[in-house]
Amino acid sequence: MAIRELKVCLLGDTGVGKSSIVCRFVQDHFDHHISPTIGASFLTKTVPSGNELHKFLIWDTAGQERFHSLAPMYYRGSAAAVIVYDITKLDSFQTLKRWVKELKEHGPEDIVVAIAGNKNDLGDIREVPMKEAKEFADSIAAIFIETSARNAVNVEELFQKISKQIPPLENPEVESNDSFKLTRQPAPSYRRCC
Ligand SMILES: Nc1nc2c(ncn2[C@@H]2O[C@H](COP(=O)(O)OP(=O)(O)OP(=O)(O)O)[C@@H](O)[C@H]2O)c(=O)[nH]1
Repeated sequence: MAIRELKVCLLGDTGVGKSSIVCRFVQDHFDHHISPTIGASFLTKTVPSGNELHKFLIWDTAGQERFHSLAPMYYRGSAAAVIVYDITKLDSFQTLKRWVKELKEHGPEDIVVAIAGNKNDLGDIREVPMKEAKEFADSIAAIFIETSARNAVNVEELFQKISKQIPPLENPEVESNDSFKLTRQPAPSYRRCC
């Protein structure tokens, strides 16, 4: 079975749960006291997708404003971007819209964009209506899903949806050369979680 390496970056405001989503996906673990990402962290996970194996090379970026200038390093060359907001924080949805704009202007042309409304276990204090977020995602032809890293809701599904959106390989040998390039990423400035 052909293995494809797919670079995926997570973007979004600080504290929305990017690292927690990655930890849940890669290690099926949730840490209530997870510390903020400094720079970015890198993890991988391989999942079956049709006749292929998709090896996700996941770059979890820091949401803190002072790290925003580093983001292009992580979304450049990405097959997909997961932009995360916190359903209980309206501000995080505005930040998401800014990331969408930035990706549109400076991101790879064919990047798959997935919008994840995280912390859906906190629906009783929701500030972002699901309908509004879904309509926004539809308007930019993005994947939309609400997740809970805490309760392991829809995290696998998020990455499955991304997998499905990646067109199957026509020439696996060409891809394996590309994959080599994709693995040669700059070292993260800090690695944490999982
Ligand atoms: N209730 C709930 N809390 C969550 C969920 N996901 C993350 N959290 C909590 O939200 C806080 C921030 O989570 P992180 O995963 O560090 O968020 P982040 O987006 O990576 O933050 P930065 O690294 O600063 O960009 C932590 O206290 C997590 O435990 C969730 O699905 N539900």
